[in-house]
Amino acid sequence: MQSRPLVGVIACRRMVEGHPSHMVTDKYLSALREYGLEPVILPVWEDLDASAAGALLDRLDGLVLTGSYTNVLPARYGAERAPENTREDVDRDAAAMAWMPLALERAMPLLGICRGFQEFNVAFGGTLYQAVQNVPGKLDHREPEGEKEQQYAPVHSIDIHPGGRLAELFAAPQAEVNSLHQQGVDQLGKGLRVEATAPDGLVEAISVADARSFTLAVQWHPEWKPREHPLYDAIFRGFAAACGEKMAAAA
Ligand SMILES: N[C@@H](CCC(=O)NCCCC(=O)O)C(=O)O
Repeated sequence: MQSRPLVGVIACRRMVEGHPSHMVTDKYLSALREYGLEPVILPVWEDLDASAAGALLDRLDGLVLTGSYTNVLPARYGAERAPENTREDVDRDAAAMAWMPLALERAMPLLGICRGFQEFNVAFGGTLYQAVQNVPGKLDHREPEGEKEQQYAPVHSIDIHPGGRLAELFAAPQAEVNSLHQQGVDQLGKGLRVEATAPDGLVEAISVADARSFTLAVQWHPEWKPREHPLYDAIFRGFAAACGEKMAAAA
């Protein structure tokens, strides 16, 4: 039986039925399975052991940093908390910031989505807007009221920057994406490449400029029905191919 690439998916700490839990919503996991990958939920603790984390990543063929309704702690990028910033997950922060350099050292394919995109930027020394809607000249990037189908529907275009990873995956210069975020990239982290921008200039996709493997982080949600959106489909195809190559190289 042909094994499938093992892809770690970072969890979020949430209370479930009154118990502290480690949680990933199904759409991330189902999207990975849809593209021939085997998702493994990775629990997160603030007091993680870096050497154990390295040993864990050695057994994986890729890593996904998912979205979350919580935010990266502003202190991690030297900011005061804005009044609009009401939710945090320090365990998730600690794991994401520890795992990213370890994954890059191992040339592991890395995919960041929404909060995961923001974690990329902070991990590389960048900063975040905490309430993009209050930034002069910026759009309101928060999800509309309504059912999930409406909230995850495409709402604005992105300009895909030529010559990067995203342009390599998807030939068209523009696409429509969904938008479910209040935070966004302010100062770009050092060593990151801008892969796409929104009509208001907000950075919407980044990659690690000198990465030895597939690295891509996007502010939108490509895990939402990827087969129905050619850009989302291209992202998962590219990530899955990279994870397959990683698995083959380790064989
Ligand atoms: N909290 C951050 C990031 C937004 C985000 O990741 N939303 C995800 C919604 C739930 C999901 O689809 O996983 C911000 O507000 O910018």
